[in-house]
Amino acid sequence: MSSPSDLTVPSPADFHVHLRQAPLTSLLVPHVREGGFDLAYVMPNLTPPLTLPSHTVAYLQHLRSLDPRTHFLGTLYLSPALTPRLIEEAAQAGIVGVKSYPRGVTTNSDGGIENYEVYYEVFEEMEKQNMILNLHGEVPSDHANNISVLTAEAAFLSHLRKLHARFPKLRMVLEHATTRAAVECVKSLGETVGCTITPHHLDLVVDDWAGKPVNFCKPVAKHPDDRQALRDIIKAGHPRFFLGSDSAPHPMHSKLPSASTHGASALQHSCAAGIYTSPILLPLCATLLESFGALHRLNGYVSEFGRAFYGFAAEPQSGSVKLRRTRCKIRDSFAPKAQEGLDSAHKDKVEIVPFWAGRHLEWEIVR
Ligand SMILES: O=C1C[C@@H](C(=O)O)NC(=O)N1
Repeated sequence: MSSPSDLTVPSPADFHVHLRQAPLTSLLVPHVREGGFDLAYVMPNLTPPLTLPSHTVAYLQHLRSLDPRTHFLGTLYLSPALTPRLIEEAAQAGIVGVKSYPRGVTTNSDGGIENYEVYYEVFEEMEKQNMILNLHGEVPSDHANNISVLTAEAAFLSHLRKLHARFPKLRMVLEHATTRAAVECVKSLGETVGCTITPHHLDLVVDDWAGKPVNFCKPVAKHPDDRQALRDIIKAGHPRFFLGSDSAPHPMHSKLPSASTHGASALQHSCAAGIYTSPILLPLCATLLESFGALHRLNGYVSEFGRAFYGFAAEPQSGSVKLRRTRCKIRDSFAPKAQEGLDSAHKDKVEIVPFWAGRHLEWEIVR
């Protein structure tokens, strides 16, 4: 097959993105469009998390004020504060889904859940309201039972099966799958179970993050055979597997201990989990899919399948994005303009290093 020099991608949609809080949000929001996307399904793990419909509504208003042209969709953070009545209120306010974070497994998940059954009434109401349950699919580490970051996703899958059996009509999404076991599990379940796959998990394996904090994210990238299963399902064009980038920026100082952090405090430093892909997202997806022979599945992966699962057809006015084959280098970092003159210690607090910093993409967006 000859390799194309141009591509047209209809209305790319990112069904899992983190846009954070001040001072980062105003830097991050324009990057959604810069990366080629006009729909962003935004995660609620802020500090404090978005546990009430009024929180999410206010956050969405803020995002829309920063970029009225991007379609932002909102989520609620599953917590004991949530009741069936609040689910009804959320649905009326246009909030699309509820995100479940098991306690302690990732960024701002201290208030996350430990037991799904206590939320069955909430899930019942979500099913009625046609809302989506977004699942961070890991269980907390439990060394007595051989559960670590490497086995946490596989150990979660029994919860997914049980939830789907109990709520077969509730649409749920297993977020950022990383294992062959997860792919097989989702395939075996019904039409109401979808699965997002991030571009970084199509690229990384364990060796790429062990000792390299910039590539550390949750769930961690797994073994080459797991990555192969992710690539194969995207290459097969399975309509329930689609893009959620989990673009999750963290300032450099929380990913990499700076030279100014000495002694015990440097040793105590734990690396923030998250990989930043928003500003390069569409060219990155094209570059990666082409690298494993799946470029013909790009439109399904970044647009059609997720939009169909969520029921957000492309709006007539939202245009397609054109890509042109050109090698271009990814920036080393991003920082708010107002901060560019800061000294390096202060800049560290707002400067974000993107995925593949300094490496090359094979595609660029035609502007
Ligand atoms: O689930 C998540 C959350 C995210 C974040 O930083 O918010 N970072 C991750 O790596 N995974």
